[in-house]
Amino acid sequence: MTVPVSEAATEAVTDTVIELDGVEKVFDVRRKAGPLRRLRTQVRAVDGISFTVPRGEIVGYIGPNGAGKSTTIKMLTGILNPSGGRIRICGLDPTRDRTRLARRIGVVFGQRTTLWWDLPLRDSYELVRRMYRIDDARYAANLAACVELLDLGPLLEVPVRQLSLGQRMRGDIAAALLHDPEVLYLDEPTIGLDVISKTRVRDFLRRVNAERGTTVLLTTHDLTDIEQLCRRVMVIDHGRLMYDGDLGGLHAVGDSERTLVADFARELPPVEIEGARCVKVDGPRQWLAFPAQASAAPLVAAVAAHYPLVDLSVREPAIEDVIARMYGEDADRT
Ligand SMILES: Nc1ncnc2c1ncn2[C@@H]1O[C@H](COP(=O)(O)OP(=O)(O)OP(=O)(O)O)[C@@H](O)[C@H]1O
Repeated sequence: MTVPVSEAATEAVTDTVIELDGVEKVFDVRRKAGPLRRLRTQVRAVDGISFTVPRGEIVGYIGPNGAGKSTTIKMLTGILNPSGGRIRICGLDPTRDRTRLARRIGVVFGQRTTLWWDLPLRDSYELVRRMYRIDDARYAANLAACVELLDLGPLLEVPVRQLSLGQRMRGDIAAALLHDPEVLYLDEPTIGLDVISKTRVRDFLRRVNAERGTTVLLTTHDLTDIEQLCRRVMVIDHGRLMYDGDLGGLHAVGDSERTLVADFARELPPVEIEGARCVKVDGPRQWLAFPAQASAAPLVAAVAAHYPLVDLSVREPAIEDVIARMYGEDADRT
Protein backbone atom coordinates (compact mmCIF):
# COMPACT_ATOMS: atom_id res chain seq x y z
CA MET A 1 0.00 0.00 0.00
CA THR A 2 1.39 3.39 -0.89
CA VAL A 3 0.79 5.98 1.77
CA PRO A 4 0.11 9.53 0.70
CA VAL A 5 1.86 12.13 2.80
CA SER A 6 0.15 15.49 3.01
CA GLU A 7 1.59 18.59 1.47
CA ALA A 8 1.52 20.05 4.96
CA ALA A 9 4.02 17.42 5.98
CA THR A 10 6.39 17.87 3.06
CA GLU A 11 6.38 21.52 2.18
CA ALA A 12 8.71 23.91 3.96
CA VAL A 13 6.77 25.68 6.69
CA THR A 14 7.80 29.01 8.00
CA ASP A 15 6.86 28.51 11.63
CA THR A 16 7.33 24.89 12.56
CA VAL A 17 6.46 24.18 16.16
CA ILE A 18 6.80 20.40 16.28
CA GLU A 19 9.58 18.71 14.35
CA LEU A 20 10.49 15.00 14.38
CA ASP A 21 13.15 13.46 12.21
CA GLY A 22 13.62 9.67 12.23
CA VAL A 23 12.56 9.39 15.87
CA GLU A 24 12.85 5.97 17.53
CA LYS A 25 12.12 4.56 20.94
CA VAL A 26 13.23 1.07 21.90
CA PHE A 27 12.36 -0.33 25.32
CA ASP A 28 14.41 -3.13 26.89
CA VAL A 29 12.06 -5.59 28.51
CA ARG A 30 12.63 -8.72 30.56
CA ARG A 31 10.15 -11.49 29.97
CA LYS A 32 9.61 -14.62 32.02
CA ALA A 33 10.69 -17.58 29.86
CA GLY A 34 10.43 -20.35 32.49
CA PRO A 35 10.41 -20.80 36.26
CA LEU A 36 13.96 -19.42 36.60
CA ARG A 37 14.64 -17.88 33.22
CA ARG A 38 14.23 -14.29 32.17
CA LEU A 39 14.63 -13.30 28.51
CA ARG A 40 15.74 -9.84 27.55
CA THR A 41 13.91 -8.54 24.52
CA GLN A 42 13.42 -5.21 22.88
CA VAL A 43 10.15 -3.46 22.05
CA ARG A 44 10.42 -1.00 19.20
CA ALA A 45 7.59 1.31 20.29
CA VAL A 46 8.42 4.12 17.84
CA ASP A 47 10.22 3.16 14.69
CA GLY A 48 11.60 6.06 12.67
CA ILE A 49 8.87 8.70 12.70
CA SER A 50 9.30 12.02 10.89
CA PHE A 51 6.79 14.85 10.64
CA THR A 52 6.42 18.57 11.23
CA VAL A 53 3.50 20.57 12.59
CA PRO A 54 3.19 24.28 11.83
CA ARG A 55 2.02 26.76 14.47
CA GLY A 56 -1.73 26.85 15.04
CA GLU A 57 -2.59 23.44 13.59
CA ILE A 58 -4.69 20.81 15.38
CA VAL A 59 -3.42 17.38 14.41
CA GLY A 60 -4.99 14.05 15.24
CA TYR A 61 -2.50 11.31 16.11
CA ILE A 62 -4.36 8.05 15.97
CA GLY A 63 -3.77 4.32 15.80
CA PRO A 64 -4.69 1.06 17.51
CA ASN A 65 -3.69 0.08 21.06
CA GLY A 66 0.05 -0.22 21.45
CA ALA A 67 0.78 1.70 18.22
CA GLY A 68 3.22 4.06 19.94
CA LYS A 69 1.09 7.18 20.41
CA SER A 70 1.67 7.75 24.12
CA THR A 71 5.37 6.94 23.76
CA THR A 72 5.64 9.62 21.06
CA ILE A 73 3.91 12.19 23.28
CA LYS A 74 6.14 11.32 26.23
CA MET A 75 9.19 11.95 24.02
CA LEU A 76 7.74 15.25 22.81
CA THR A 77 7.38 16.43 26.42
CA GLY A 78 10.84 15.26 27.48
CA ILE A 79 9.48 12.58 29.87
CA LEU A 80 11.17 9.88 27.75
CA ASN A 81 14.46 10.11 25.85
CA PRO A 82 14.34 8.95 22.25
CA SER A 83 16.65 6.07 21.34
CA GLY A 84 17.36 7.70 18.00
CA GLY A 85 16.43 10.60 15.73
CA ARG A 86 15.88 14.25 16.46
CA ILE A 87 13.03 16.17 18.10
CA ARG A 88 12.56 19.93 18.28
CA ILE A 89 9.59 21.57 19.99
CA CYS A 90 9.49 25.35 19.60
CA GLY A 91 13.14 24.98 18.55
CA LEU A 92 14.06 23.22 21.83
CA ASP A 93 15.37 19.70 22.42
CA PRO A 94 12.86 18.19 24.88
CA THR A 95 15.50 16.04 26.60
CA ARG A 96 18.11 18.74 27.09
CA ASP A 97 15.80 21.72 27.53
CA ARG A 98 13.03 20.03 29.49
CA THR A 99 12.57 22.80 32.05
CA ARG A 100 12.56 25.61 29.49
CA LEU A 101 10.22 23.63 27.30
CA ALA A 102 7.80 22.98 30.19
CA ARG A 103 6.88 26.68 30.18
CA ARG A 104 5.86 26.47 26.53
CA ILE A 105 3.87 23.24 26.48
CA GLY A 106 0.76 21.92 28.20
CA VAL A 107 -0.05 18.23 28.63
CA VAL A 108 -3.25 16.40 29.45
CA PHE A 109 -3.16 12.64 29.97
CA GLY A 110 -6.79 11.58 29.99
CA GLN A 111 -6.06 8.46 32.02
CA ARG A 112 -4.23 10.31 34.79
CA THR A 113 -4.68 13.61 36.54
CA THR A 114 -1.95 16.18 37.00
CA LEU A 115 -3.98 17.82 39.75
CA TRP A 116 -3.46 17.35 43.48
CA TRP A 117 -5.90 14.70 44.61
CA ASP A 118 -6.68 16.10 48.08
CA LEU A 119 -6.72 19.78 47.18
CA PRO A 120 -9.66 21.79 45.88
CA LEU A 121 -9.29 22.77 42.23
CA ARG A 122 -8.60 26.37 43.14
CA ASP A 123 -5.59 25.37 45.29
CA SER A 124 -4.26 23.11 42.54
CA TYR A 125 -4.40 26.04 40.15
CA GLU A 126 -2.63 28.23 42.69
CA LEU A 127 0.21 25.69 42.80
CA VAL A 128 0.34 25.66 38.99
CA ARG A 129 0.56 29.45 39.08
CA ARG A 130 3.56 29.31 41.42
CA MET A 131 5.29 26.49 39.53
CA TYR A 132 5.12 28.39 36.27
CA ARG A 133 5.53 31.82 37.90
CA ILE A 134 2.49 33.10 36.01
CA ASP A 135 2.01 36.81 36.66
CA ASP A 136 -1.14 37.84 38.54
CA ALA A 137 -2.98 39.56 35.68
CA ARG A 138 -2.39 36.75 33.22
CA TYR A 139 -3.33 34.11 35.78
CA ALA A 140 -6.56 35.92 36.70
CA ALA A 141 -7.55 36.36 33.04
CA ASN A 142 -6.75 32.76 32.04
CA LEU A 143 -8.45 31.28 35.09
CA ALA A 144 -11.57 33.40 34.49
CA ALA A 145 -11.72 32.31 30.84
CA CYS A 146 -11.33 28.61 31.71
CA VAL A 147 -13.84 28.82 34.55
CA GLU A 148 -16.40 30.40 32.26
CA LEU A 149 -15.88 28.23 29.18
CA LEU A 150 -15.45 24.95 31.02
CA ASP A 151 -18.11 25.75 33.61
CA LEU A 152 -15.73 25.23 36.52
CA GLY A 153 -17.25 27.87 38.84
CA PRO A 154 -19.18 25.45 41.09
CA LEU A 155 -16.20 23.09 41.24
CA LEU A 156 -13.39 25.38 42.36
CA GLU A 157 -13.75 24.61 46.06
CA VAL A 158 -14.26 20.84 45.56
CA PRO A 159 -11.30 18.48 46.27
CA VAL A 160 -10.16 16.82 43.06
CA ARG A 161 -10.88 13.32 44.40
CA GLN A 162 -14.59 14.23 44.69
CA LEU A 163 -14.91 15.32 41.05
CA SER A 164 -16.55 13.15 38.42
CA LEU A 165 -14.39 12.03 35.51
CA GLY A 166 -15.80 14.71 33.20
CA GLN A 167 -15.39 17.44 35.82
CA ARG A 168 -11.84 16.30 36.57
CA MET A 169 -10.95 16.29 32.88
CA ARG A 170 -12.21 19.84 32.45
CA GLY A 171 -10.17 20.75 35.53
CA ASP A 172 -7.07 19.12 34.05
CA ILE A 173 -7.46 20.89 30.71
CA ALA A 174 -7.73 24.25 32.48
CA ALA A 175 -4.58 23.46 34.52
CA ALA A 176 -2.67 22.73 31.32
CA LEU A 177 -3.61 26.10 29.82
CA LEU A 178 -3.12 28.55 32.69
CA HIS A 179 0.45 29.37 31.61
CA ASP A 180 -0.56 30.02 27.95
CA PRO A 181 1.37 27.15 26.35
CA GLU A 182 2.17 27.39 22.65
CA VAL A 183 1.73 23.64 22.25
CA LEU A 184 -0.87 21.43 23.87
CA TYR A 185 -0.56 17.63 23.90
CA LEU A 186 -3.80 15.85 24.61
CA ASP A 187 -3.65 12.11 25.22
CA GLU A 188 -7.23 10.79 25.14
CA PRO A 189 -8.86 13.97 26.51
CA THR A 190 -12.42 12.70 26.10
CA ILE A 191 -11.95 9.14 27.31
CA GLY A 192 -14.85 7.98 29.46
CA LEU A 193 -16.77 11.26 29.15
CA ASP A 194 -20.48 11.47 28.38
CA VAL A 195 -21.68 13.14 25.20
CA ILE A 196 -22.32 16.53 26.81
CA SER A 197 -18.90 16.66 28.46
CA LYS A 198 -17.23 15.60 25.21
CA THR A 199 -18.99 18.38 23.33
CA ARG A 200 -17.99 20.94 25.92
CA VAL A 201 -14.34 19.85 25.84
CA ARG A 202 -14.25 19.90 22.02
CA ASP A 203 -15.87 23.35 21.84
CA PHE A 204 -13.36 24.65 24.32
CA LEU A 205 -10.36 23.22 22.45
CA ARG A 206 -11.60 24.68 19.17
CA ARG A 207 -11.88 28.05 20.80
CA VAL A 208 -8.45 27.92 22.43
CA ASN A 209 -6.93 27.00 19.07
CA ALA A 210 -8.77 29.76 17.21
CA GLU A 211 -8.26 32.51 19.75
CA ARG A 212 -4.77 31.79 21.05
CA GLY A 213 -3.32 30.01 18.02
CA THR A 214 -2.32 27.09 20.27
CA THR A 215 -0.86 24.15 18.34
CA VAL A 216 -2.56 20.92 19.40
CA LEU A 217 -1.48 17.30 19.04
CA LEU A 218 -4.36 15.04 19.97
CA THR A 219 -4.41 11.28 20.44
CA THR A 220 -7.79 9.66 20.75
CA HIS A 221 -9.74 6.50 20.07
CA ASP A 222 -12.88 8.59 19.65
CA LEU A 223 -12.91 9.44 15.98
CA THR A 224 -15.61 12.05 16.44
CA ASP A 225 -12.88 14.06 18.21
CA ILE A 226 -10.86 13.88 15.03
CA GLU A 227 -13.79 14.67 12.75
CA GLN A 228 -14.77 17.69 14.80
CA LEU A 229 -11.35 19.10 15.63
CA CYS A 230 -8.70 18.10 13.12
CA ARG A 231 -8.20 18.83 9.45
CA ARG A 232 -5.02 16.80 9.47
CA VAL A 233 -4.69 13.31 10.82
CA MET A 234 -1.70 11.04 11.24
CA VAL A 235 -2.19 7.31 11.62
CA ILE A 236 0.49 5.29 13.35
CA ASP A 237 0.81 1.56 13.67
CA HIS A 238 3.66 -0.57 15.02
CA GLY A 239 5.54 2.65 15.68
CA ARG A 240 5.45 3.76 12.04
CA LEU A 241 3.62 6.59 10.34
CA MET A 242 1.10 4.96 8.02
CA TYR A 243 -0.79 8.01 6.83
CA ASP A 244 -0.47 11.78 7.06
CA GLY A 245 -3.15 13.84 5.39
CA ASP A 246 -6.74 14.94 5.62
CA LEU A 247 -9.71 12.86 6.66
CA GLY A 248 -11.05 12.62 3.12
CA GLY A 249 -7.78 11.14 1.96
CA LEU A 250 -7.93 8.62 4.77
CA HIS A 251 -11.28 7.45 3.44
CA ALA A 252 -9.74 7.06 -0.01
CA VAL A 253 -6.80 5.01 1.31
CA GLY A 254 -9.17 2.84 3.31
CA ASP A 255 -11.41 2.40 0.28
CA SER A 256 -14.36 3.35 2.45
CA GLU A 257 -18.00 3.41 1.55
CA ARG A 258 -20.98 5.59 2.36
CA THR A 259 -24.39 4.11 2.81
CA LEU A 260 -27.67 5.22 1.32
CA VAL A 261 -30.47 4.17 3.68
CA ALA A 262 -33.62 3.98 1.55
CA ASP A 263 -37.20 3.53 2.79
CA PHE A 264 -39.51 2.10 0.12
CA ALA A 265 -43.30 2.07 -0.02
CA ARG A 266 -43.28 -1.69 0.50
CA GLU A 267 -40.95 -4.65 1.06
CA LEU A 268 -38.83 -5.33 -2.01
CA PRO A 269 -36.16 -7.82 -3.02
CA PRO A 270 -32.64 -6.31 -2.71
CA VAL A 271 -32.48 -3.47 -5.21
CA GLU A 272 -30.00 -3.69 -8.05
CA ILE A 273 -28.47 -0.39 -9.06
CA GLU A 274 -25.17 0.21 -10.83
CA GLY A 275 -22.52 1.78 -8.58
CA ALA A 276 -24.03 0.49 -5.34
CA ARG A 277 -24.61 -2.81 -3.60
CA CYS A 278 -27.35 -3.76 -1.21
CA VAL A 279 -25.78 -4.71 2.11
CA LYS A 280 -28.87 -5.08 4.31
CA VAL A 281 -32.64 -5.40 4.00
CA ASP A 282 -35.04 -4.88 6.91
CA GLY A 283 -38.70 -4.77 5.83
CA PRO A 284 -39.19 -1.86 3.46
CA ARG A 285 -35.79 -0.36 4.45
CA GLN A 286 -32.61 -1.16 2.52
CA TRP A 287 -28.97 -0.16 2.97
CA LEU A 288 -27.01 0.51 -0.24
CA ALA A 289 -23.23 0.92 0.03
CA PHE A 290 -21.41 3.07 -2.51
CA PRO A 291 -17.83 4.47 -2.73
CA ALA A 292 -17.30 7.31 -0.23
CA GLN A 293 -15.69 9.46 -2.90
CA ALA A 294 -18.69 9.20 -5.27
CA SER A 295 -21.59 11.66 -5.31
CA ALA A 296 -24.85 10.38 -3.86
CA ALA A 297 -27.01 12.39 -6.30
CA PRO A 298 -26.92 10.06 -9.37
CA LEU A 299 -27.53 7.06 -7.12
CA VAL A 300 -30.52 8.69 -5.44
CA ALA A 301 -31.90 9.67 -8.86
CA ALA A 302 -31.52 6.11 -10.18
CA VAL A 303 -33.14 4.55 -7.10
CA ALA A 304 -36.03 7.04 -7.22
CA ALA A 305 -36.56 6.41 -10.95
CA HIS A 306 -36.82 2.62 -10.61
CA TYR A 307 -38.24 1.98 -7.14
CA PRO A 308 -41.06 3.44 -4.96
CA LEU A 309 -38.74 5.55 -2.77
CA VAL A 310 -40.43 7.20 0.24
CA ASP A 311 -37.53 8.53 2.29
CA LEU A 312 -33.73 8.38 2.39
CA SER A 313 -30.64 9.38 4.31
CA VAL A 314 -26.92 9.08 3.63
CA ARG A 315 -24.60 7.73 6.31
CA GLU A 316 -20.93 8.64 6.40
CA PRO A 317 -18.41 5.83 6.90
CA ALA A 318 -17.19 5.20 10.41
CA ILE A 319 -13.55 6.15 10.49
CA GLU A 320 -12.85 3.18 12.77
CA ASP A 321 -13.77 1.01 9.79
CA VAL A 322 -11.58 3.02 7.45
CA ILE A 323 -8.59 2.60 9.74
CA ALA A 324 -9.35 -1.08 10.26
CA ARG A 325 -9.27 -1.50 6.48
CA MET A 326 -5.90 0.24 6.34
CA TYR A 327 -4.50 -2.07 8.98
CA GLY A 328 -6.09 -5.06 7.34
CA GLU A 329 -4.40 -4.16 4.08
CA ASP A 330 -1.10 -3.70 5.84
CA ALA A 331 -1.40 -6.97 7.71
CA ASP A 332 -2.06 -8.78 4.44
CA ARG A 333 1.00 -7.20 2.91
CA THR A 334 3.43 -8.44 5.59
N1 LIG B 1 7.85 1.65 29.68
C1 LIG B 1 7.69 0.69 28.76
N2 LIG B 1 8.42 -0.42 28.81
C2 LIG B 1 8.29 -1.40 27.89
N3 LIG B 1 7.41 -1.33 26.83
C3 LIG B 1 6.66 -0.23 26.74
C4 LIG B 1 6.75 0.83 27.69
N4 LIG B 1 5.85 1.80 27.33
C5 LIG B 1 5.25 1.36 26.21
N5 LIG B 1 5.73 0.14 25.86
C6 LIG B 1 5.32 -0.64 24.69
O1 LIG B 1 5.48 0.18 23.56
C7 LIG B 1 4.42 -0.04 22.62
C8 LIG B 1 3.70 1.28 22.36
O2 LIG B 1 3.01 1.67 23.54
P1 LIG B 1 2.20 3.05 23.64
O3 LIG B 1 1.71 3.18 25.05
O4 LIG B 1 3.02 4.16 23.10
O5 LIG B 1 0.99 2.78 22.65
P2 LIG B 1 -0.33 3.63 22.40
O6 LIG B 1 -0.43 3.80 20.93
O7 LIG B 1 -0.33 4.86 23.23
O8 LIG B 1 -1.44 2.61 22.90
P3 LIG B 1 -2.87 2.86 23.62
O9 LIG B 1 -3.80 3.34 22.57
O10 LIG B 1 -3.21 1.48 24.11
O11 LIG B 1 -2.64 3.84 24.74
C9 LIG B 1 3.55 -1.12 23.25
O12 LIG B 1 3.96 -2.36 22.72
C10 LIG B 1 3.88 -1.03 24.72
O13 LIG B 1 3.69 -2.28 25.36
